[in-house]
Amino acid sequence: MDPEDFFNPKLFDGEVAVVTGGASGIGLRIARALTARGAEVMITSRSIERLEAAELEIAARTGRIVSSLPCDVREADDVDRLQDFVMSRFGGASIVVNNAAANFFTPAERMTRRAFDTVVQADLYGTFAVTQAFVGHMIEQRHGNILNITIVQPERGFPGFSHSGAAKAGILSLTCSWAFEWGRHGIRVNGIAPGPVPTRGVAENMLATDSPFADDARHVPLGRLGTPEDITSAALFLLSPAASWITGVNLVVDGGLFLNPPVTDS
Ligand SMILES: CCCCCCC/C=C/C(=O)SCCNC(=O)CCNC(=O)[C@H](O)C(C)(C)COP(=O)(O)OP(=O)(O)OC[C@H]1O[C@@H](n2cnc3c(N)ncnc32)[C@H](O)[C@@H]1OP(=O)(O)O
Ligand SMILES: NC(=O)C1=CN([C@@H]2O[C@H](COP(=O)(O)OP(=O)(O)OC[C@H]3O[C@@H](n4cnc5c(N)ncnc54)[C@H](OP(=O)(O)O)[C@@H]3O)[C@@H](O)[C@H]2O)C=CC1
Repeated sequence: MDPEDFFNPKLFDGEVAVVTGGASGIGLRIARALTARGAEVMITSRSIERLEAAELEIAARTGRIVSSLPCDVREADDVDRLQDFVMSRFGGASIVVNNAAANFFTPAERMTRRAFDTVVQADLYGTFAVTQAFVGHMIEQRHGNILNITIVQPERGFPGFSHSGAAKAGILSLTCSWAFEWGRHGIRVNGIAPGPVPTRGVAENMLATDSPFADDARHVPLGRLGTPEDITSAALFLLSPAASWITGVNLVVDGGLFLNPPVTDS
């Protein structure tokens, strides 16, 4: 049985969800699962081609239509356009999934300022800007759910990927600050920290180089790499009323890998 089948098909009826980076990998699977369970879903990413392909896939799998808009979350004007589009089409969003991210292997001494900026802008600034675009409406409605896709224990660093580690640690801090600030407005803010999930993004941007990470299940106590479905089940739980007294957590979904993380040598 698909783990997602445990979730009621009407679980997200009446909700409007924005999923950044929703055209591929983990974001696409979360967008599809929310659509299948009743939410109106808006997916964004930079590539129109990938967005169109994702729209077709979600329609074929769920029989429902998603909306999409190209949006580079590093660009304030793009985020403003996304906000205008969602406000005029749906009146606001009740769920934001901050999933868009950039990553590539670069030893810190060789990392250019622009490379650092590229990743931090996509991950940390993008999470801040997209959330801020929709949280005002959530506060008015006294209802909202924000889910940030992070990594495991970013505060311990991410050797070879220090830009990504710093950005994800910043996102974890935002998760905690926002959970505290907005809890009284009926808004929950949580994170999910995936273990290794071999998506296109990982293959193209992380394994394609001489990265210290290997696409290797041997270190994982549960004996396999993760799938987008594994992360999606956790997302559906955290976004659902079953998690109504959970806020400010960074839920690790990694098959037990980080109980004893493999040593990386950058
Ligand atoms: C199975 C093992 C898993 C282990 C755990 C995994 C944990 C985390 C995983 C993830 O986050 S996966 C998500 C990965 N997905 C993506 O990265 C998708 C989007 N990424 C991209 O499209 C590119 O990576 C990009 C580089 C961010 C594209 O952005 P943009 O087009 O704006 O960048 P550029 O103009 O090409 O480059 C900007 C800047 O960065 C330098 N740079 C780019 N790539 C590299 C590289 N591979 N190595 C070193 N430096 C790189 C580039 O040179 C530019 O800097 P300057 O040269 O101008 O100074
Ligand atoms: N897969 C893994 O092993 C792990 C993943 N994660 C996290 O999970 C999330 C999803 O990763 P995954 O599915 O593997 O990666 P993918 O690369 O497959 O997906 C990332 C998505 O983000 C979009 N994106 C990238 N940059 C931007 C930008 N500047 N503006 C808007 N959209 C952007 C990409 O689309 P486009 O190129 O069209 O813009 C793409 O759809 C990320 O936050 C990642 O850091 C964390 C730990 C492990």
